[in-house]
Amino acid sequence: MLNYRKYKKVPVLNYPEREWPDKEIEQAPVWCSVDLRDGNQSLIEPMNVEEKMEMFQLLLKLGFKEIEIGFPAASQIEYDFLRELVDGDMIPDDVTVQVLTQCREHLIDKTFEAIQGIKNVIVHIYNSTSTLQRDVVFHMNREEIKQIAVDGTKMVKDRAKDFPGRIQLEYSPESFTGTEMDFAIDICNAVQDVWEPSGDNKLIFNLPATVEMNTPNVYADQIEWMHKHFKNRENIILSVHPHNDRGTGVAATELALLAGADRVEGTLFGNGERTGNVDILNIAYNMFSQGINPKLEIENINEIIEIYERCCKMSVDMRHPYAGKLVFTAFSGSHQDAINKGVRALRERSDGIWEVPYLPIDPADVGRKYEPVVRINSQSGKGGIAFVMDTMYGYQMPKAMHKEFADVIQRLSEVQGGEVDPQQIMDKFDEEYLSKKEPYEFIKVKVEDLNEKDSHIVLDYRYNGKDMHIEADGNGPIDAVKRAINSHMDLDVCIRNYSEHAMGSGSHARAAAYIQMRDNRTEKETFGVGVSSNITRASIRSFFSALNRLMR
Ligand SMILES: CC(=O)SCCNC(=O)CCNC(=O)[C@H](O)C(C)(C)COP(=O)(O)OP(=O)(O)OC[C@H]1O[C@@H](n2cnc3c(N)ncnc32)[C@H](O)[C@@H]1OP(=O)(O)O
Ligand SMILES: CC(C)C(=O)C(=O)O
Ligand SMILES: [Mg+2]
Repeated sequence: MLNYRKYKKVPVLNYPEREWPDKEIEQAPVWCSVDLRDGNQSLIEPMNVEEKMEMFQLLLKLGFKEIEIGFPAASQIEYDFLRELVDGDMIPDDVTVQVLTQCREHLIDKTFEAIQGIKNVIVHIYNSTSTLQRDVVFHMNREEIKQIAVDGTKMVKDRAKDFPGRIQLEYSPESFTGTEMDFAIDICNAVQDVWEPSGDNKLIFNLPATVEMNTPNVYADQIEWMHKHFKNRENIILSVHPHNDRGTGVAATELALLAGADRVEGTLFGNGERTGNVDILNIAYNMFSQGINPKLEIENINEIIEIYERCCKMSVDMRHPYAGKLVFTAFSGSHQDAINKGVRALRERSDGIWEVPYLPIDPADVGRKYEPVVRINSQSGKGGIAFVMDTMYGYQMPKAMHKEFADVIQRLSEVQGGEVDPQQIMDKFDEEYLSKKEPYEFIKVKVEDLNEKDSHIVLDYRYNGKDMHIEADGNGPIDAVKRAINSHMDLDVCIRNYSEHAMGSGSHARAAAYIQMRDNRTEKETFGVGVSSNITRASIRSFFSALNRLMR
């Protein structure tokens, strides 16, 4: 048995005044990508300068206006990358790069050396503030820990005086989620006293869930409490930096936005330390799916995945929200049936609003238009198979026929095991309905209209390879063919249902016809399908298709 007694509950904030549960997300926050810093520092093989450059270009393309590009005082690669950005004039005027450093003088000096020449920069300092880290890492009391933050702020302020560009300060009480709220506000206020932010140069307080320690509502309480207790809130940008240790980073961030956060730091696909930083794309697509402009250019998920996987040498899971290979795919029968009906209803409604069961967004909106939303295996049903035949091959089978053909595919999937791909489904359709020529094979027909409703036909066909020729009258061409065959071959078949539709348009347009036929002697029933550029030929082919299936 797991030794759960080894762990204790993390104390929660007593905060009954909370207002966030009644709020709704109404707009996108300021996004800050930390892919090139937090994301990078956690990779097995951190990015080289070229990879960082490619990732930086991607982040620009996605519309990030704040990008933490690294920890330039930490290593030569980090330093060189920043210098390449600056010397190559690669930072657009509307983009602010951010650099991280500990509150240590030689690191701050090195950071300032690295940022020379940048027009707009966020210098991000941090120190750990939690009870645990104060005790076991720093062996310091609250005042000593606060002094690290105050000294770091002073050092940045001092160097900022002579800096030609614009410097914004970001301060993170690292391990915030394990910090007592009164201490967190005390240390932030002390930093604010030194920095003296204004409405024109706001101070970013970044409150990280360095380690996610509790349910998302607890983080939201902490964020709202800070939001309400900051002095000069108007001069503060409240940023959050959630990690995902409990797997609820996205939820925690969304609740933090309700609780007053203005800004979110995170990464693409949630890369980052341990279980990762919060996945910015996930939150942005969540907003998009609620009709909120996420203020990121994220319509091509495939390109984002491709660059991310190459630069980070990580892979996006098949079930990853919005991005995974399988997230817009239904295998199971009832889901497929609902999607099939939902897509049809959507087409008929055409009011521009997406509402399809099991598909929270239109896959085409994120560049996933070539992937099948329905895939067939032994869990699938008739609705899914009808959907594949309609959307991929243009056959709108009559509803009564769905079960008959689904049974054929179900047998196939059981025999072969695993997935039946769309081409196999089409091949089976062809084999079962379109290309059956035994024992009856339709050759040609000549139709003459006798009056408004009666037709005379001259029919050529083969029976077991033998040429046959017959003439008959009937109530339309199909009825005439039925009468001809019944009398010629001593049969008693009747037509129960008939339908047809056009396939394609213009000079390549064809007609598909479906006949439901009954053998009155055996009481067997089946469907037949015929396709031709000529509607009469299509219907007579469907007659012969059904006849062959009845006679087998
Ligand atoms: C939650 C986060 O993601 S924080 C960001 C973490 N990212 C990284 O650490 C990546 C880059 N870091 C590095 O390359 C290295 O840590 C460096 C170059 C910055 C510093 O390296 P070093 O000085 O060799 O080692 P290290 O980071 O272990 O420093 C530990 C010392 O710094 C102190 N320290 C740690 N963090 C801070 C801080 N934020 N402010 C001030 N002092 C700090 C520690 O108390 C310790 O002091 P001690 O030597 O008196 O015990
Ligand atoms: C540097 C800080 C913000 C950090 O990455 C964290 O606390 O997770
Ligand atoms: Mg982090």
